[in-house]
Amino acid sequence: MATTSCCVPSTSTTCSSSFSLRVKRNSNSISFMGSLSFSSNANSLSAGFVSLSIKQNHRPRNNTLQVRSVAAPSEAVAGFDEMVSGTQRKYYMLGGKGGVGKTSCAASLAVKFANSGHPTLVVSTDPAHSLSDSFAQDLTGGQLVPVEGPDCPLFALEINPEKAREEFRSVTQKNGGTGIKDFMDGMGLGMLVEQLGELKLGELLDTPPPGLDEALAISKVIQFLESQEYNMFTRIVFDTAPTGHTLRLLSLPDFLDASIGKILKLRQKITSATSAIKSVFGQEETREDASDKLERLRERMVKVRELFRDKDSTEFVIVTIPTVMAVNESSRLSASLKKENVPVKRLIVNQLLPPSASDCKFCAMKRKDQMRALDIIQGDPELSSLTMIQAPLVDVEIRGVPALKFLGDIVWK
Ligand SMILES: Nc1ncnc2c1ncn2[C@@H]1O[C@H](COP(=O)(O)OP(=O)(O)OP(=O)(O)O)[C@@H](O)[C@H]1O
Repeated sequence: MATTSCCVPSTSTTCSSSFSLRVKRNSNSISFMGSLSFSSNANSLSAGFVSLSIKQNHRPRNNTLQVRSVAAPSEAVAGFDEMVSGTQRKYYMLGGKGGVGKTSCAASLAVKFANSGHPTLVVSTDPAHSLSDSFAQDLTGGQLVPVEGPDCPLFALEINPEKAREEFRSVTQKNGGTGIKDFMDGMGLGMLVEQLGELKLGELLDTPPPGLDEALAISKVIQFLESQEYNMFTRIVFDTAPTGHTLRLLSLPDFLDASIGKILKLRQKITSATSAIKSVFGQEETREDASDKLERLRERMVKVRELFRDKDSTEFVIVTIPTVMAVNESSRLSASLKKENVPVKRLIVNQLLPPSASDCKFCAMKRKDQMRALDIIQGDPELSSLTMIQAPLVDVEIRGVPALKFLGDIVWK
């Protein structure tokens, strides 16, 4: 291991090059894994990870070693050129374990897109929003708010889950909740009431499962995007809730679609059963309205489902940190996303300690742990095939557009 710089990475001091190397040997190969850093100052901070594997049984006859693979340093790996190219709309969903830096990475990507000429919308579907904190701007209120600073328009939206759930509650209750139950009881159509029980709507609304808020949030975004005035956005970045919510979110549109489908079928049955006396009910028009709303909600759920699986327009970026626990969770997330046919190509390993010449005991231990976690990623069948983007731990709090631009310029290359 060779190092020539200071211990603490800083945005204000200049650190020079360093290189650390670990050698691993097994029955037929020798692997060298190391971190490599070139410089760190206020304008540029770069850290890289190289891995080099030499297969013993692939040695050429003249006995010189053959280099099998050398990963490029992180400067080249994010593939931002591909992410930014084209003017057709693209969706990026950033997700992972709680606290790993999803919001910081999502917000920095949104700033980078906007500064690269894309009118961009960044949306938080995490019920515990932190976009406002990240941009250091009040983005609450459930409406699109312009973010000041970037070259091209950047808007942010924090979905208010309570409001979205309330809207959902009002349309479902008009169609499948107490309104219809009372109505059917009054009409002597009690046998249909049984079918309502199956929908478990009361349960769904009173104790919403993790993922419901997200599904409603995304459906809300789709509703926004359907309108003409939001046609301008060519990049949409989602800052999603922690892993568990995301996984349930994937199956939720199917569940909601089925539930709403049942409500609508039930509504049809009631309509035909009562056709003879339908005119008696003055509120017919209102129920028709609610039925339309419900049908639109259902259509949006179908779109949410399709959106998650559209390889041409959507990508789920997993964010993790170099700890065994976070890596294991990321591996499970990746497996679930792949199983659900959600496109995943990139993995951000955030908060990596940049190399230093004078590691204190704490930093040395931390570095060792991080190297072990990187090792696990390299050997993980779910994660090793993803493009790894390395993001260093920086010594400033990432808050506000300038800080997000700084992070974005390091991460998204
Ligand atoms: N590369 C980094 N260097 C230094 N600090 C970072 C880095 N990435 C994130 N942070 C800090 O870590 C904290 C958590 O980051 P962030 O809010 O982006 O995580 P999150 O995954 O969105 O969290 P949550 O799951 O709670 O929404 C913030 O204070 C952020 O500034």
